[in-house]
Amino acid sequence: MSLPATVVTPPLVDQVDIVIPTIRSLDFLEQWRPFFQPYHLIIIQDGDPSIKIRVPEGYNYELYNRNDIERILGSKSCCVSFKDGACRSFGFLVSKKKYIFTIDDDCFVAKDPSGQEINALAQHIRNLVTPSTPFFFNTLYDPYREGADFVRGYPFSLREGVTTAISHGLWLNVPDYDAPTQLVKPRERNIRYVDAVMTIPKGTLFPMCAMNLAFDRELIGPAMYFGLMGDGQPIGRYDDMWAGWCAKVTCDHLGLGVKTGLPYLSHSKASNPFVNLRKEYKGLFWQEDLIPFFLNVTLPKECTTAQKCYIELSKLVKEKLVAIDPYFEKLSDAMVTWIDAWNELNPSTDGTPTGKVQPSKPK
Ligand SMILES: O=c1ccn([C@@H]2O[C@H](COP(=O)(O)OP(=O)(O)O[C@H]3O[C@@H](CO)[C@H](O)[C@H]3O)[C@@H](O)[C@H]2O)c(=O)[nH]1
Ligand SMILES: [Mn+2]
Repeated sequence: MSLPATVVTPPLVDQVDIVIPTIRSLDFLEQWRPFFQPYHLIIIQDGDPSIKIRVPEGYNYELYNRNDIERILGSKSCCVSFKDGACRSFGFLVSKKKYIFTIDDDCFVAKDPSGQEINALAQHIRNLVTPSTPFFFNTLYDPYREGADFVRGYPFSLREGVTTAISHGLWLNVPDYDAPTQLVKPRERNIRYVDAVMTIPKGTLFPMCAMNLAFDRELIGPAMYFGLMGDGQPIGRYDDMWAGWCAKVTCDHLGLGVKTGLPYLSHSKASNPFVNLRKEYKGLFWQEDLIPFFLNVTLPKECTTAQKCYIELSKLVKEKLVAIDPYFEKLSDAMVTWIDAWNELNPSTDGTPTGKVQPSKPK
């Protein structure tokens, strides 16, 4: 199927990997073809590795299943979740690109109020290549957007902004509600399109959802570990939340920005709220203690990279969170394993050899 003639030159096509965790089907890629086909995909096939999944024709991709993850990481594969969307972290590890866009396999192209199809990836790239304003809130939202600017009273000393590390997109149709909210509002759908991109202020946390998410892998990749979730773990569906809290305190410390808002996509699948409740209920309690922990984290000035911040965070997790549940000791150790795996697979600035990575043979 050829791309429509109207497709514009895909932005940063050699600097972006699209990471997709899947335990279902990749048919959703057919609808994204005009926007995604020029880009390279990294597909993380979760669940039974003997199942052959079909990747739609015409895409350039790497595909990794559980056998590949264990072959590549060896004993370090224990830090990659199994039977949870958190497995997508492995795609962040093996990518060699500057930017990552990650999307769930039940997310489709949305339309803006004018009826125009939204190129979510292009909007994320615009968000990432333009500065953020975490130190002073601009009431006209994104000042770098065409037709907007800083409002009166905005300090000129802060108008240069800071480099953006994360771009968090939103969803029309099925919103990302937790299980209790889904249970009491099973038919609620998000139909509100808010035409805005905002910087999340320094010192403020946010519930990062991985459905429609992009980030600068070189700046914040090491902090985007989705934790130990799913099979064999006491919690699930807090993978992206954990990564978001760790990444936000890291961005705040390093003076990097996090944006939320446009682009929208359309989320189609309402996962089963009863199953979700079983997976996430501990998180509903734990987060009441986790949020104050992250809000009070201070990192030493020697932490000048995401890796160093993350190792420091892993120590604080072991020191301060094990009282909540012994799980956090395991998670703290997994955070260190993750950084070891990251450093092993990614060239350090001094050119230390990189672990070679071979995906499964294309199906
Ligand atoms: O065992 C699994 C379960 C799922 N996946 C893949 O992960 C994403 C998200 O799965 P799903 O759409 O079922 O989850 P939602 O409840 O709709 O989404 C929220 O849960 C978060 C936790 O992952 C998710 O990011 C949120 O948006 C799909 O691509 C599944 O195929 C998996 O790989 N293994
Ligand atoms: Mn979903």
